[in-house]
Amino acid sequence: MFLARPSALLRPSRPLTAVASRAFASTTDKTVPLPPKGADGNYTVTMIPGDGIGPEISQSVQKIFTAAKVPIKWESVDVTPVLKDGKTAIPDEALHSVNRNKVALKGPLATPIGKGHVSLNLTLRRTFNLFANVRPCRSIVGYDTPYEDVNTVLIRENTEGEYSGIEHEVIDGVVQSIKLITKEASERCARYAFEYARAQGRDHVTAVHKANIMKMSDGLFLSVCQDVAKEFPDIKFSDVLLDRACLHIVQDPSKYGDRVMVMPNLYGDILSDMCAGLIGGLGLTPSGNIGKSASIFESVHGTAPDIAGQDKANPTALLLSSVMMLRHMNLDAQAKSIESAVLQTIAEGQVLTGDLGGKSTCSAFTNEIIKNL
Ligand SMILES: NC(=O)C1=CN([C@@H]2O[C@H](COP(=O)(O)OP(=O)(O)OC[C@H]3O[C@@H](n4cnc5c(N)ncnc54)[C@H](O)[C@@H]3O)[C@@H](O)[C@H]2O)C=CC1
Ligand SMILES: O=C(O)CCC(=O)C(=O)O
Repeated sequence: MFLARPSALLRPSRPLTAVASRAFASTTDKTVPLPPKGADGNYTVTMIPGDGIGPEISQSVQKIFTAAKVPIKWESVDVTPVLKDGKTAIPDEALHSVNRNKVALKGPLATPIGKGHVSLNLTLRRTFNLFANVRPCRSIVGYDTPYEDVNTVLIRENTEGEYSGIEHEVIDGVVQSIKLITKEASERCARYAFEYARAQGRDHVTAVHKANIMKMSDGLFLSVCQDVAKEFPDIKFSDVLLDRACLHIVQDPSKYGDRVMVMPNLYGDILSDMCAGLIGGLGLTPSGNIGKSASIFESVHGTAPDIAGQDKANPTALLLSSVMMLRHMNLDAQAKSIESAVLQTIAEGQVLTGDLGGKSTCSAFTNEIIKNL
């Protein structure tokens, strides 16, 4: 974490409006399924509060949505794991809710490390075939880091790769984990990345891979990207090895400000945390899991067990995820209003959570955003 610098040095070097201009978009396709709209004009959207800090930051979003008069009625569902046919599963009520509403906002879900049940985060992504995970990351005015103009967009294949969960013990002391890459999943993710680039005015897509080592799996992902690139002659295409991409980004992230990066699952997970580190941490970065039948928006971060239940969490990442969700639902005016209020609050620097060098609670930060709406 970077130490906060004296406030005189924290002043924005760029006008706030430059930062708040559709920075946090997700959908390129306006035919995506939208939530049902009731006779009262409100859309019903699923809310999964999640574990750890999830309920605190979800409450912050709900409070701000009420204050901003967003026409959304939340259907809150629990995703505590249940046993179905001897396997850990997501409660049916939650699955039915996402199926019905087509759009959900989700807090983080805890996964035991090195043992225990499968990740329900991954189960949700696979169940609804949320094939592309969009992870934008932009420098936030008012929180100074050694990096100024970070503006990366990373699109992560979201259903397979190293996250396929196919693991077994071969013999005692030898285990095997299978990285599954298919042409079909790579192609839909690659196509989404090009469409996203075109829709967001980015003229370059870069595939990030390790096809020098994983010649078949990453090799297939890369060759599919190369093929899809031919359908988009207006967009430049390049590829880079993952290790080289990490080096480039920490040396000069602005080099990646004009483009969209697309990559297999695990690389996207790691690279997006690295990018979050460049702008001030995981409290700031949103994401959208996009599918053809449903989409689920969530922060990049996890349950933050070290600060859970203490009113210390920064709700910005989930709020910006909710901004992506509103744009996905074509509620652009509400998205802009909430995005501007969040960024304004951080830029003012008076009421900030601990991760941003402040002393305020999540509740106080939320109230300040409401004042700035
Ligand atoms: N999509 C999801 O639901 C994800 C779930 N997880 C799960 O979360 C659990 C905890 O994982 P960790 O590795 O500890 O990662 P984490 O992201 O929960 O926490 C890493 C560090 O970032 C800080 N942090 C995260 N979000 C913050 C916020 N909004 N405000 C202020 N500080 C924040 C935490 O306090 C901690 O110091 C694990 O069970 C993991 O599997 C992890 C990542 C994503
Ligand atoms: O499912 C988890 O617990 C972690 C998931 C994660 O880090 C991710 O893929 O975003």
